[in-house]
Parts: sequence; structure tokens; C-alpha cells
Amino acid sequence: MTRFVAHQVIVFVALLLVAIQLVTLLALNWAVSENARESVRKEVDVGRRIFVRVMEDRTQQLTTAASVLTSDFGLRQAMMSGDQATIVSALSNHGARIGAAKMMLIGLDRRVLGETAAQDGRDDPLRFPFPRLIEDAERKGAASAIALIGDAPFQLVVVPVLAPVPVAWAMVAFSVDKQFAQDLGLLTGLDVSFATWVPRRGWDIAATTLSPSGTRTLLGALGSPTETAMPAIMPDLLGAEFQLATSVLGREDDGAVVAILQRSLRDAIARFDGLRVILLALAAFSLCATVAGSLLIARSISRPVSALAEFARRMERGEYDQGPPETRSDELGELAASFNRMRLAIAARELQIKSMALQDALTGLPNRALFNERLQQALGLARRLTQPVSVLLIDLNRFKEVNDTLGHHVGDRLLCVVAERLRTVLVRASDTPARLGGDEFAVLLPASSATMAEAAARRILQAFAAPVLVEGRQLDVGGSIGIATFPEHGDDPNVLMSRADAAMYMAKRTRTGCAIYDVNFEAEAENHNRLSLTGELRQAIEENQLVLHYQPRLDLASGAITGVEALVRWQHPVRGFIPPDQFVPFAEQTGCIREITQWVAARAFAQCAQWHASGRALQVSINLSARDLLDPELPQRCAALLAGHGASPQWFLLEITERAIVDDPARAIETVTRLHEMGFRLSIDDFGTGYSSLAQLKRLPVAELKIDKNFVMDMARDADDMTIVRSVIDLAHNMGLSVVAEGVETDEARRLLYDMGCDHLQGYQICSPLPAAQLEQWLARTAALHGTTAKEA
Ligand SMILES: Nc1nc2c(ncn2[C@@H]2O[C@H](COP(=O)(O)O[C@H]3[C@@H](O)[C@H](n4cnc5c(=O)[nH]c(N)nc54)O[C@@H]3COP(=O)(O)O)[C@@H](O)[C@H]2O)c(=O)[nH]1
Repeated sequence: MTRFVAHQVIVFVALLLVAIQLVTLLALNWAVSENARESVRKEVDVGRRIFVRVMEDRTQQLTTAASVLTSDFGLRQAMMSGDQATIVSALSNHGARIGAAKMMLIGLDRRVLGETAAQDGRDDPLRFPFPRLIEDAERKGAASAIALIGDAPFQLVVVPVLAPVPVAWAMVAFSVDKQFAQDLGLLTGLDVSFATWVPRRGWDIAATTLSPSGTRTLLGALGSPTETAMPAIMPDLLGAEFQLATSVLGREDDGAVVAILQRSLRDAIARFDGLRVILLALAAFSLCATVAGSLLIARSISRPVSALAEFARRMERGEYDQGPPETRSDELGELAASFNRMRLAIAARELQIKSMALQDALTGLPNRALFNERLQQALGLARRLTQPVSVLLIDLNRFKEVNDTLGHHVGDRLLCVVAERLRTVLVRASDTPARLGGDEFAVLLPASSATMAEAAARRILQAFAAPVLVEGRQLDVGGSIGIATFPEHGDDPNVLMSRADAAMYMAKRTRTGCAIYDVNFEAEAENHNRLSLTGELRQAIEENQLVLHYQPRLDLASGAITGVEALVRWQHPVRGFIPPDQFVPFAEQTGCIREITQWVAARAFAQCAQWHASGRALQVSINLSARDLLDPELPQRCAALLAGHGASPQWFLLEITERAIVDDPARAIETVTRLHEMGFRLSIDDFGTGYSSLAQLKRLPVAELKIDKNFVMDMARDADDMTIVRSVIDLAHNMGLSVVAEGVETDEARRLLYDMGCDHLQGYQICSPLPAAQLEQWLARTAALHGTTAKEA
């Protein structure tokens, strides 16, 4: 990913640079061309002017040189005497002196009196071939022209031979040759060519500074050799690559001489080739340098980014031991430092979370999870070393009262003091005190027999006996401690804990402070059987072996079935059907009833919500045991279940027994009140069998009393029971409560209760408890038989 980014950076920078350089080079090239074109044009112009000036100077020099000849006395005498040989000799000598190619003496009649070389191809060898030149000289005193003699161009100068009037004309011819062209080329800085044109033969280059190939090109451009008239020489004769200046130096009928000054544009531009090469080299160098630089920068970014990504992956895997690798002082270094701080913070928080997961936040003691883990380990070790292991389960007395009356902050402080005292009492490093939740503490005592554990429990109780001073108040913290020891009371952590719980419950009930688990805690022999069910019960809950049946209750006022009671059953995979009175009391003793209640409530809430959704507005009664009322988290759990099933608390009636209140009235009333405040209706179950005082009853926010079935079943035969039933109905009504009678088995009982003004009936006479599906069929049948009411059934 980061490598990809680095490549993108490099490609982008390189392309940008190439584009910039390309544009720069093109612009430069254009400027160079334009500049070269302009400078060439100027050079040619200047060269042309120099050429004209040079030609004029040369004419002047040649005229002066020719004039020397005309003042030669010997020549004049020879001319007068007609001495041909002397004339030719004088001409030759003089011509050799001034570098002339030809010399000629012409009479006033235009006849050639003598010459240094005879002219080939002349019609009349004695006739001077350039009469116009003499006419010109007659007018100006001297004349000059460039003309062809034969096929070659010459510069001709004609001056008079004076005695003292003109008696003859002298013509001096200078070759227009390569040397002349080169001299002119040097002076003008241009290529100089002298082209001759002769009818039917066309163009020829008489002298030039051009190379042979340049000469050929020029000749080719000048035109076809079959021309009969000299074609015009256009400025773009050689195309755009050349700049030309032409000058017709001499034109006669039999031919013409043209000077062509040319300058190659390419040559001019070539002057900038060096610059171009330097620029290209610079471009290549800057491209390489940029790519290399970008690569380095991109790498210097992508490497630490990759390292940071790898570091982040390590953190994702939970490896916090190593920080990010590089320390730089730029933004990436800052980022790495931030990452490092983040690593340290996450590591610290994770450590905190881990310790919170295993530690009780309030007291700092190990929590239930850590306690269970250590118990497992201790049992494993104990099995190998054949040592005992004891567990203590501690429940504080009157903690709820403290919490409720003095506030949670005082309760929290009290719990912290208790934890501190536990730490102080337990001097062995291997002992583990733990807070399991609420005011429930536990202690793991490895290598401790029941007797040693009891001694420890007594020390703990002694430590608890000292009053606790919180906010200036003296608080008494008593506790009840249950003890269970491996291997005599069980070899499974769950069994040990539930037996310690049973012992603690016994200690609480008997107010003995502490109790070692005793099998005699289970009064009946059959309890042995029940005890073996401990593990199985939990398994039953997990594996859904429990089932709910629902028993309808009749509303005598409307004659309708307005509610049902949820009653649990156990469909054991081996033992078969187990009725609740064979496991519920045992579950209550071991504390397992909390899980059962949770299961029952979840099922009943779901079923009730389903009935309401399908238009059956049934109220569902759920039984709560004494242990449930000691559970401070019960209201929260009920709230969560309600929310989970979208159910309303008004759809439920929670049945609590009198005994549940008697065991720990403060706690029970606290829980019941919270449930009532949530919107649940409450009913006192088995009313008449407990020991609750009316004063206590008044403190409970109940809506209903349920008369115990034992009174109802026998009331037709037993006058006392009849009196009790009637009294309870009156009492309830006087307290503004409704009454339900359970155990209605006969028509007579039903009629009697109706007469006594009982509000609701429940019993086999109406319907036995049924699974939900059968109950729905029964309700449908009843409705079909008797309309919506069951009053007359
Ligand atoms: N804490 C919980 N306790 C529960 C739960 N489910 C049941 N129980 C308690 O178990 C005890 C036995 O219950 P069960 O065998 O279901 O018996 C109930 C009815 O079947 C029975 N009954 C109803 N009508 C009659 C009748 O006409 N005659 C007769 N002999 N018995 C009848 O009464 C039991 C209902 O009792 P109660 O709850 O007091 O209304 C029992 O104590 C149940 O409470 C549970 O989920 N949690």
C-alpha cells in the first residue's frame, strides 16, 4: 500500500518534470529558431551590403590599376605605330603586374587592336564584344561590368587611352574565380556563389564557397538547363532552411552572371546545438536527480509508515511490548511518538481491564471468576498431594439495613473494611479471600482441614465483631460463615461451593456464626438422593430439561380465566418426571433456586408476551423463593428480561411465601418494594402457614393473599379450616387486598368460596396445571362450552 503511494509520488513528480522540461525545450527551440532566422536574415542583409561595397571598391581599384596601363608611353607609341607585338607585350606585362586575366586594347572604332589572349567563339575576332561598356565609359570616363567571356565570368574594366584625348580604349578582365568568391565569403560571412546563365545551357556555378554537395543543391534549385531566358531567382529558392540574397551582376543576350549570397539557417541554428545538448543533459540530470530524490523522500515516508502499520498490526494482535521502531524529529516522528503513547495507554488500560475482570473494583479482592479459578487449581494440587482444601462462604448480617438506612457510600465503606479485616486475618499467602458479589465473601484455604477452616472462620468472626466506624457512626458487622472441605464434602468446585452455601444458610438460620457442612442438614434420608441432584439441576437448567406448566385461575366476579400460575417441572433424562416439591426445596437450600427462578421467569415472560401478542390478556403468576428475595440483583434481572421480551410488569403476579419474609425481613421487604415499584403485582403465597405478623404484612406492598390449599381442601369437613378461610378473606378485604383460594378440588368448595366472597379460585376443580399448548386448547374448549366465562363451569 505504502509502496504504491511511493510509486505514485515518483511517477507524478517525474511526469510533471518531464512535461515542464518538454515545454521549456519546445519554447527554447522555437525561440532559438526565431532568433536564428532573424539573425540570419540580418546577416544576409549586412552581407549583401558588404558585397555591394566590396564590388564597388574592387571596381575602383581595378579602374585605377587599368588607368596605369593607359598612361604607359610604350603602349601608346606601339598603338600609334601599329606595332601589334609591342601592344600585346605591353598588355601582357601590365596584366601580369596587376593580376588581370585578360587585357585588350580597343580602337575608337571598337576594333580590337591587341589582346593578351584570343577569344574563342567570337563571330568577329576584331570586334570588341562589349560595345555598351565602351559607350558607358565614354559617358562616365570609365566603365565596369561583370560579363561572360566564353563561359567564364569576368569583371571587365574599360578605361580610355588618352593622348590627351581618348585615342583608344583599354579593357582589363579580372577572373571571377573561387578565390574571389572565398574573399567575398570571408568578408560577408556568407556563402558566395557566382552563377552563370547561358541560353539553352542554363545555369552553372562558376565560383563558390559552397561544398560540392551544397553546389549541387544550389544548381538543382536554380532550374532546368533548357531555359531560353534567365529565370528569376526567388528568395525562397532553397526553401525555408536558407536565407538568400541575389544580385545580377551582368546580363547580356548571350548570358548572365548572378551573385548568390546564402546563409544556411540550419548552420545558424547549429550554433545553438551546444546549448541544446547542455539543456538536454541538464534535463536528464534533473529528471534523474528528481526521481532519485523523490524515491528517497517517498522511501523516507513509506518506510516509517510501513513500520507504523506493522506496529499497529502488532497492537491489533495484543503485542504491546515493543514500541514503534524509529525516532525522528519530523511529523512522522511525532506520529510514532503518539502511537507509542497510545500503545502504553492501551497496555495500561488492558492490564486494568484484565485486573478488573479478575478483581472486585470496590474492595480490590479477587472476584468470583478468580476465586473459581484458584479453587480449581487448589483442588488439582490437593488431589495430587492428597491434601484437604476448605472453602468458607461468608454472608454479612444486616448489611442491607446499613445500605438502605445510611446509604450506599456507607455500605461500600463497610465492605472495604470487611475486606481489609479478611486480609488481616488471613496471614497465609496461599489463602484467597474474595468478594463474590453484594455482601457475599468467600475464602479459599488450601491445605486446610475442616477444623482448621473452622478456626479461621472463628478468627474472621472475631475480627468482624469489632465495630466499624464510618462517618462517626459505629456499625456492627456480624457474619454467617459456611464451611465445606475437600474431599469429605465433595471433590467438585460447584458441589463444594453449594455445600458451603448450605452450611452458611444453616449458620444464618441457627444464628451460630459458622457451620461446617453436615449431611444431616438434609433432614430426610431422601435428601441424599436430592443432594446428588445438585450438579444435575444446573445441567438441567442449561440443557432445558425443565418445563413449565400453567394452572388457570378463575376470576369469580367475571367468571373468566384471567390468569395462570407458572409451575416448574423437571423432565429428567434418566429419572423421568420429577415434581417440583422433590427439587425446589433442595434448590432453595443450595441456592440453586436463583437459577431456576431466572429460567422460569425467562420462560414465563416470553410465553406471557406471546399470549398478549395473540390477544390473550392472561396474567401469569411466578413463584419467588426466600433465596430470591435475598438476591439484590433480582429486580435488575427481571427488568432485563422484561425488556428482552417486550413484556410489561403489570402482566405478572409475583408470589412470595410468608417464610421468605420471615428469614430476613429487611432484605425481603427491600427486594419486594423494588419489584413493586417496577410495576409488578405481588401476592403472599400459602397464607396462613407462616409466622408473619400483621404489622409486617402491612409493610409489604402486596395486592393479594393466597390461602394455602391445605385449609381450602379440608374446609368442607373441618370447621376450623372454614373459619380460617373466611377470616383470611375478610382480613384481606379489610386490608384492601384481593384473595385467591388454591386447592379448590370440589364443587362444594367452589360454591362455599363463592359465597364467602373470595375473588379468585385455583384448583383441580377448575383445571390442573397444563403445558402451554394444552392450556390454550383447554381455554378454547372452555370458551366454546361456556362463552368467555368459566363461572358456571
Ligand atoms: N419457587 C418455586 N416454586 C415452585 C415453582 N413451581 C412449583 N413450585 C412450588 O412447588 C410446590 C409444588 O408445586 P406443584 O407440584 O406444581 O403443585 C402446585 C399445584 O399443582 C398444586 N395444586 C393446584 N391445585 C390443587 C388442588 O386442587 N389440589 C392439590 N392437592 N394440589 C393443587 O398446588 C401447587 C401450587 O402451589 P402454590 O405455588 O402454593 O400455589 C409448590 O409449593 C409450588 O409453589 C417455581 O417455579 N418456583
